Amino acid sequence: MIDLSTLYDKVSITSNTVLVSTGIVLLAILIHLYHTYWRLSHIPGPFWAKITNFQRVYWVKTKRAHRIHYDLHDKYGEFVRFGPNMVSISDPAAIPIVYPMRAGIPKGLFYRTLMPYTRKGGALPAVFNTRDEKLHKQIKNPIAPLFSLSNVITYEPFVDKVLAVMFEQINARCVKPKEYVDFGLWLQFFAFDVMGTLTFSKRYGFLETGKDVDGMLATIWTYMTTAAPMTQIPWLDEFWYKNRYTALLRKTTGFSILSIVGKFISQRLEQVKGAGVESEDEVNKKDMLSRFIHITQTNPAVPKWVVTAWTFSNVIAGSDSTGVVLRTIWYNLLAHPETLQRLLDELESKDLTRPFPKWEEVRDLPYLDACVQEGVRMHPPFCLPFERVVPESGLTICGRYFPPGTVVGVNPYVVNRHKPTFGNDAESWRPDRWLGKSDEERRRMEGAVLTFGAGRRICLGKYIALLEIKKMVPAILLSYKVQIRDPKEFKVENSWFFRQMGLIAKIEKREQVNS
Ligand code: HEM
Repeated sequence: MIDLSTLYDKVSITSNTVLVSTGIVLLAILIHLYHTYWRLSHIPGPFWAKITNFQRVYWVKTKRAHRIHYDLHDKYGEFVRFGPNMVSISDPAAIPIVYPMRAGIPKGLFYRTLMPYTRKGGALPAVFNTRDEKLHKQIKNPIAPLFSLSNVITYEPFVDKVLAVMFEQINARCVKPKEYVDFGLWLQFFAFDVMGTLTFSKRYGFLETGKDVDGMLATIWTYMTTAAPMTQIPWLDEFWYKNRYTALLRKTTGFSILSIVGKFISQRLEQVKGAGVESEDEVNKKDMLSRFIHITQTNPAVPKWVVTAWTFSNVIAGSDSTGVVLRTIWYNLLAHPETLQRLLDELESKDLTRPFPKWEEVRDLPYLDACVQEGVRMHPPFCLPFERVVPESGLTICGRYFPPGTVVGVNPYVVNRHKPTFGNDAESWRPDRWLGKSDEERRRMEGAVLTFGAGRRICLGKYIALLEIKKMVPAILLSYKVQIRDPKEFKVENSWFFRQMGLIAKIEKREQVNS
């Protein structure tokens, strides 16, 4: 027979145990939340951002995070708490402290979410996204000289080649009376095909076909819209996107660029198999892939897999980014015709090589440079705070102490609009703000623009991007008359990368064109 009193005792002991355990878990959560909240409680910010990262995930999901971040800094000041452990800073004086030349303030988990992942290969580290400072040094140092200002000129013939294809295609497809084309798309095609030519001597074929070949641009954008919210909450990315088991539930292919890069590298390795090592002079006339392979041949300490990492960094960090800056400059020139006319006057007053002016002729033209600086300032292609982790020693930034492990970052879109540095019209296009400045003022302004990053992890390809931009803008302007249909059609979205739509324009040949 069942002894009911013993049964009741057992049930009540079990329910008491459940109650006590639940209480302990809840208490632990409360203590954790309080500790998390309290740790950075001296930094102002929206309430929910102090206890959860989902608030900042939401901001990114709106595709307007750049504006939301700007408004938050307007409301709360130069230090704003964006997450339980994340503080955003808008004071340019913080740039050399958060992004110093020395090692010791590594990139945050934000960047791991941007690593392409395959079940077989795991997450691929590249120069851009690796957080491991030793690995970064190991894979960046051998290629750094290829990206120097003095070496940039060796890439000029590749840019000229793509300009020639672009002119051919514009003449054939775009120069039609009264017909408008998506000029913004052509600028993006140009930026991608330059990077393909420069890296592998192969164009993806965007310009030739006038189309998004194999939906590659669309794939990259889908990847960005998926990855961008994850950058704000890396544990979720680790669980869902960087996990061999959950990967089974989805079609995780890294993404198509990685497979294209892999294909081009294997083809090239096959071609050079058995051939001797070329001289430095010979290889410096060739594309970057040849130069990367040459580095691995002459430096046995460099692991072979880095050729993929270098090539991937080039393509992913260098194509869309240059496209965004080109579109920003063109949009603003077209929407402010008086600035376009001034630039044209400057170009026509010089004896420039036609149809493609040479880098040496255009690199120091003052008004062209002012327009490029202003475009670079106004719409940085990467538009979320560049996150870094405070080291064991803690860090004092502009008078505020941050404990070890705190994630800090500056959003280039916000700091590039710092009114005490750029003036009350910092939201407007005004190339003149860069002219007539003393060396010191100019240095201060340039130091406050974070578009290319800063310090140890500054963009490696900055001079290559400037080569493309400073050659492409004058070449098109001197040969074609471009007229925007309606500046109001131009729209932007932010998913870590900026996306711009609606740069619709009419293109006519200028009379003196000799191409
Ligand atoms: C206007 C065009 C470009 C912009 C605005 C830009 C911007 C940036 C930024 C902001 C970073 C560092 C981000 C951070 O701190 O997390 C970066 C890194 C990098 N960029 Fe660019 N980039 C551009 C063009 C290029 C080009 C054309 C290339 C290649 C040819 C390139 C290659 C790289 C590489 C390899 C890194 C990683 C550097 C490192 O971590 O040491 N970029 N870029």
